[in-house]
Amino acid sequence: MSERPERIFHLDGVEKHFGAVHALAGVDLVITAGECLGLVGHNGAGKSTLMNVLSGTLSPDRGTIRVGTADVTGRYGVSQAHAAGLRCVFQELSLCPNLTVAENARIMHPALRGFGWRKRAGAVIVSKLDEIFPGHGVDANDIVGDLSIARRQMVEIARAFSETEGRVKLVILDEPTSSLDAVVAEQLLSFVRRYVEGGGACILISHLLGEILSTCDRVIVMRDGKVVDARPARDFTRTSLVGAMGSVAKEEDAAKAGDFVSKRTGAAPRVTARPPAQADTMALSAHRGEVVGLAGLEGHGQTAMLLQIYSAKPRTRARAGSRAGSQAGGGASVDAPVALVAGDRQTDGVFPLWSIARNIGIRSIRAMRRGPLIDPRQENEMAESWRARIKIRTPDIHDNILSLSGGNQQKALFARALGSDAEIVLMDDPMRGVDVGTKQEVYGIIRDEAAKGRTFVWYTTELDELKNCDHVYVFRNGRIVADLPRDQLTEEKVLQSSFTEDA
Ligand SMILES: Nc1ncnc2c1ncn2[C@@H]1O[C@H](COP(=O)(O)OP(=O)(O)OP(=O)(O)O)[C@@H](O)[C@H]1O
Repeated sequence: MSERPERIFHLDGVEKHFGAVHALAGVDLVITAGECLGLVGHNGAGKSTLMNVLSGTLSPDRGTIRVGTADVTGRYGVSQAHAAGLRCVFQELSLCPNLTVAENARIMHPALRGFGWRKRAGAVIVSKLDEIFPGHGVDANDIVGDLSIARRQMVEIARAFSETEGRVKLVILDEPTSSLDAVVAEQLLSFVRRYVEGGGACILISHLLGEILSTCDRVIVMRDGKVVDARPARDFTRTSLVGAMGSVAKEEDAAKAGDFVSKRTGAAPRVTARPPAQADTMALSAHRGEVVGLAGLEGHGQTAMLLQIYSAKPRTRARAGSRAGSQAGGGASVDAPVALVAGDRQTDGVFPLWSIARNIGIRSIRAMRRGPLIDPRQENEMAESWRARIKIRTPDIHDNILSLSGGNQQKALFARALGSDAEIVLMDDPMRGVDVGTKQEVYGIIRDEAAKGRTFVWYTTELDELKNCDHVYVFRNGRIVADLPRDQLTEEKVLQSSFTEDA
């Protein structure tokens, strides 16, 4: 006879308001040992708020919280959640950038004290990294701020699963693969399966529905602060899941390879660039109206390439094409204003003290100037039009940017770049945390804007997104190793060039 699974946390009728926003409108949630629970929903549906209540960061306005069978309502907070074996990996990472990996491990594991704690903390974190992400390349003495966002995410995840004193029973993973490349993401998801099969529990929040369906035992769908569907994962398909979230599944919306018409008509490219480590003659070029993709494993020079282009001074059109393509070593040149959608919104994208409207308008401040001041009417109009266009969910665009959910903050960064006068838009894995419905809208906007003549250079860790590109450059070890127009683009070719070592 099979034993009844252990019920470890139980929320009942939970409600939470933020001013006028009813973020949770009576949610029930039961978590049992030995299962991976998927949590999906549009941006702003209430997923993070629910997880903040479960982890004791937020007190609910109403509802009960049980740990095991004990009712802890009114006396539940972060330390009670921690003592009950709950750990979290949230979208906005919590590591201290100026400390080492080992020192960050110590913060979560106070048991690692006394003589030699640094060495022991290093050993704990590195052995967990080895277990989850073999070949991770992280050293216990690395300063966290020097690590790529993917490696920081790996450390954060390994830290959550590490045990020193007290058992870990439930790990909440909020968009854990959003900055990991396909290979590392797969390492994590297979570890999660092993972990729950060994009796642990996980909650996986993701907008990548494929990974929800392949990894979770049960899926809960949230919409506007409520649970609208909850079933075993095997009872959902991608289409039914998208439907339950309130969006319409638009599958192959990207133009098909067979319809491909090159925009390289002999005119000079708008962007040319070569990584500093490039030893051969390969160079990146992006033309008017083109969407150019950067691919390859995370951290192989794609973000550095975007920053190199971003810091290039616009050249005059007469000299277009005369520089980087023919140069030895690195260099970049552009012939028009450039905007960047930053990859790490926490540190490089969002101005945390400003309103949503100011965050959107900042790149267009020159156009909105009236005398020495910014014209508030123009700032409002711009923000309101983008709020409607990509559905930024907020009761008021003058609210602080941090009142937005993670995905909605990301939409504001898109609005900043797309609403500006930049003819060249650089995007550093920009769809992180953006829901499926909005992604389709943004893909459509990118295609429309490219048809009007804008140029996009787009680094993505999602192989599927490369289908939106006219041309793809694959990076390995800081160099361009493959140059694929869309009619030659396949997932196998991208993966093969990402891995094959030079002869
Ligand atoms: N601190 C806050 N102040 C004001 N409003 C907030 C705050 N935190 C969340 N909200 C609002 O509550 C609602 C739910 O947000 P939440 O972050 O839970 O959504 P989510 O489902 O996690 O979205 P995403 O997929 O974008 O991460 C949103 O409308 C959001 O703007």
